[in-house]
Amino acid sequence: MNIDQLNTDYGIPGNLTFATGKGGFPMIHIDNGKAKALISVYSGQVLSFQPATETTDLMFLSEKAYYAEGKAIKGGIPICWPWFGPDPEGLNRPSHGFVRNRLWNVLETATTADGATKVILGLKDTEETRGIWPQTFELAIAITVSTTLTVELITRNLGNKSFPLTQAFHTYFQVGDINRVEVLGLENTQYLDKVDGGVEKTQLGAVAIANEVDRIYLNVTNELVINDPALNRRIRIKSSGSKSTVVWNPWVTICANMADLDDTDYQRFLCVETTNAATDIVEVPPDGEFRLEVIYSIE
Ligand SMILES: O=P(O)(O)OC[C@H]1O[C@@H](O)[C@H](O)[C@@H](O)[C@@H]1O
Repeated sequence: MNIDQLNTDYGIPGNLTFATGKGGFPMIHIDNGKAKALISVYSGQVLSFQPATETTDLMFLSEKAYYAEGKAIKGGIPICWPWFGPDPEGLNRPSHGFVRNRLWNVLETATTADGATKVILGLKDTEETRGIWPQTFELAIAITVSTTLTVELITRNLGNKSFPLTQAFHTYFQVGDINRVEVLGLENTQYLDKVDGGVEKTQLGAVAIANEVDRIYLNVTNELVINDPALNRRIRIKSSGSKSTVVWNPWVTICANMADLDDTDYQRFLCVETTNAATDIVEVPPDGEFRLEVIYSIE
């Protein structure tokens, strides 16, 4: 992708510019007075979002993240699609699908009536993607940067048969001190405990993190709040199109074994993922579309 051409076609003077970032990937820099954001065109991924009123980024982005073709970038909002977690058909295809590690296309940029900046990136099936997943599709991500951050993932089925879909906004939230963080809104909700062989359990009280946590919460209907006393902020998560939520923190050992995380990084992030996962499977009909949306605000 030619950066000058991207700026000519899609740049918004004073608000949005394209520049070559790490790994040679095209990056979108937004600074519109309401917030600053960094979006990678590779992987269709928000890497950074900070409202003008805040002193700390909403996102955690690993210092050791890979910026290389075929690898996922650790941090921000990776997109898991068209499956969440391991290959649902056991064919050894990559975990979390195949769109978080490929270059997307820039489809549109705009300033909205209320001064927000909107970016739409997209992917279509190719011979290569049909070799991995035999569906004809259009995928778009619409990212709206304002005092809040809105991300919408739109799946269109262009084929003549319905297909099942699981997916996630695999968001890495920056937190001040993992030991003091709690997630509110999941009280009395059933979850599958992946750290305990997938056993179904009931959440009692707020979610606190004191060891490895890898859970799929089911039938989630509430807005969620991450209460982070160390950073003196509350992050509100409002979603639509999702009935499940994943809460993940690798804790000491898994973190130390991940080459793209620093050994102590588990203390500085929590993934609270807006998903269609486990039994929350979406069927996308032929000629149909499905929208998964999330809005993040900081209080
Ligand atoms: O390192 P990755 O591939 O981004 O995945 C990280 C984690 O992603 C979470 O969503 C899963 O629930 C975990 O099981 C997984 O380990």
